[in-house]
Amino acid sequence: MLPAMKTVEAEEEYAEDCPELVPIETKHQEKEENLDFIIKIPVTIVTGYLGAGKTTLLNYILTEQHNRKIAVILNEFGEGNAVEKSLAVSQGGELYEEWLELRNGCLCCSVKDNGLKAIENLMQKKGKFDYILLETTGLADPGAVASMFWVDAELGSDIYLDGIITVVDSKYGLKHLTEEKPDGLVNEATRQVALADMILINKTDLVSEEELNKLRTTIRSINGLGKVLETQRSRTHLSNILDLHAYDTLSGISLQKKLQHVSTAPHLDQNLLWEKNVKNKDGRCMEVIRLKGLVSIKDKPQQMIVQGIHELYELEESRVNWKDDAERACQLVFIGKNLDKDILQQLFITAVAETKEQTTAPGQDGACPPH
Ligand SMILES: Nc1nc2c(ncn2[C@@H]2O[C@H](COP(=O)(O)OP(=O)(O)OP(=O)(O)O)[C@@H](O)[C@H]2O)c(=O)[nH]1
Ligand SMILES: [Zn+2]
Repeated sequence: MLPAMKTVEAEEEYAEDCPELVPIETKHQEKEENLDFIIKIPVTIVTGYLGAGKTTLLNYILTEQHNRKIAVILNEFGEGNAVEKSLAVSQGGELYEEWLELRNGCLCCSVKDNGLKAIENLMQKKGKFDYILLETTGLADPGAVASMFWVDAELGSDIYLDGIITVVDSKYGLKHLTEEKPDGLVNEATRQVALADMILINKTDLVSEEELNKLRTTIRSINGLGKVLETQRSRTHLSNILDLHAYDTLSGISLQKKLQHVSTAPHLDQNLLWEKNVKNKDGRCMEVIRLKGLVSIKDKPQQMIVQGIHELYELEESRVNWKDDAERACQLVFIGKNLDKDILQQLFITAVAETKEQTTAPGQDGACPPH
């Protein structure tokens, strides 16, 4: 049973510090230290449309045993960071609460500097690590994020772009890729596929062979270069996604060349979906494309994560329990168009109240009906 939703003001819950690193003991520490100055750190950009499976891929990479120290930079929408936090990775039972989040928009636009700062932060504060994984939001333009590595020359000296991995949602990928944008703008999903060095067609469990075939053909028509793999839960061998060296001189393919052939397009407006049957105060259809949230279920100690993509929803137990003394507050993040927070909040509370009525209606729980 969900208690009424309380708006939880976002607090700066996360320290300005960088994310915890995966603690791996290295045997020849001093030897490795000397080599550090010449070893450049690879950065892999993980992109893909809203809900495609990026975070699932990051969780998987961080939990697989690979003897690497990996720093993850998450860039998620949302008022607070509770939702992503509860997706934090645990390795050997240890929870990584320190996911560094970049706020207010996607990395490739308003918080571009923070993106650089986040990486520089990592380089200084936490010493050397083997790899940086950068998740963009589902609406980001990976080209703008990737070209960021040329913007800051000194940063470029320590790290190099290893590759762009694009996760595509098998169920909705075709819809996203074929969506018409006003005056011929390239839509985000197409740009993300066009710039990919590796494309993971994820969630193959949700589609038929025929649908998958159509998606494969469309992807190939957009990007003839990138490698394409098909996955469930974004699982694939790490060697397919790390150390791609996609932009090393030896590979000869420069990102700039790639960027040229995908015409630049300010990305943006957020198309949404949902059943389109709720209007906002101006009478326009509210549409949701992505929903992520934390909800409290009566008698369940764990925080429950609710995820919505189009009309698909998933409710899963997080690894984080509500603190005994803390008040349980549900927190939902909607990404969409024409959204009206008050109406959504009212709908949520009504839904909770209705369910409460149903379950406590007379006779429902064995209680005798009123005389
Ligand atoms: N059925 C199915 N669900 C999956 C698969 N991979 C991921 N999911 C679910 O899809 C939802 C979204 O996955 P995420 O990894 O959060 O997607 P994301 O790309 O990080 O989403 P945003 O960061 O919000 O854009 C979650 O509920 C996942 O559990 C899959 O292969 N099959
Ligand atoms: Zn994510």
